[in-house]
Amino acid sequence: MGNKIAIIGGGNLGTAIAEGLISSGFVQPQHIIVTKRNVATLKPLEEKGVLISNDNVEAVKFADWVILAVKPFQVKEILTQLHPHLDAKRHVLISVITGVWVKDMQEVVGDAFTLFRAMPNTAIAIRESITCISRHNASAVQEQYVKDLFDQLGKTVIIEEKLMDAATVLGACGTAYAMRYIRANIQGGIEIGFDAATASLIAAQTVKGAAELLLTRHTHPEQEIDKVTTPKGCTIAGLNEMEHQGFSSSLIKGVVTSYKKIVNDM
Ligand SMILES: NC(=O)C1=CN([C@@H]2O[C@H](COP(=O)(O)OP(=O)(O)OC[C@H]3O[C@@H](n4cnc5c(N)ncnc54)[C@H](OP(=O)(O)O)[C@@H]3O)[C@@H](O)[C@H]2O)C=CC1
Ligand SMILES: O=C(O)[C@@H]1CCC=N1
Repeated sequence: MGNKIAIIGGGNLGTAIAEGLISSGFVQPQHIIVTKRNVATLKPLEEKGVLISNDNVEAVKFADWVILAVKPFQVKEILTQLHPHLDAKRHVLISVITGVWVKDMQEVVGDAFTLFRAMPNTAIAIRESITCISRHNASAVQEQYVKDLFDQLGKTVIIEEKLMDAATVLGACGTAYAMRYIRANIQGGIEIGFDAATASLIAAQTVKGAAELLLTRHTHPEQEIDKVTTPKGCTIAGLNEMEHQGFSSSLIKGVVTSYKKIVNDM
């Protein structure tokens, strides 16, 4: 089993995966090839030793593991182009594409291939992603390789494909939701006296610390909230006002709206 990796679609996510793989040392930069039509934006990766190309066929001839990271509407055309150059005994396909099902890919390449779907988020660039993975026709060795690959880039969880849309919302869209939460804190922080840079540092590190408490202690968020909320204190007063204004409800509605958007559009 070779270990050369092609990333077809070097956009936001494709380049983030490449950056994470390089900094983890999981694979040598010269064993990664990243493609897109306009390769100018891939220069920083090329400077790190990654191969870059605008030729997807060249990339799959080079690689054993083919990560598909293009927009959903592009995948059929690209797989049709690549199919004659793919070998089910050599190539394993890993799609990070939202809303494109294994059966959609099999319509183009047939059912002989090992296919994975993986749903990371952009924190993969700094090796702090959560990546939900589903597998199809995979051997134990192939599954372990893909899990090892994404374990280098954060945390992983193996899920059934039917949960992939939900994984997209919670894990991938979730990065944007978290950023908005932090941004709102920064805006509030400035209003109560901090300059923007200091407010940003305090807000981001506070969220990081809160997340680490849950990840290391495996507690429920409300247990940690109980430790912060002094009776008659300022925290509970603020929290209750947020809830009166629909804080949790608006987040849940946003999560469900994102989910419906994937399910209805794809
Ligand atoms: N961004 C995110 O947080 C996440 C995204 N995803 C999924 O990952 C996929 C990529 O998303 P994202 O990186 O944000 O999108 P981008 O638009 O940033 O990246 C897609 C890339 O594909 C390239 N591309 C287009 N056509 C071709 C082609 N024929 N051959 C090779 N490359 C091509 C484009 O470059 P060019 O135009 O130069 O060819 C572009 O850089 C999507 O399906 C998305 O749903 C999943 C999880 C998280
Ligand atoms: O917004 C999107 O459609 C993609 C999927 C997950 C993150 N970005």
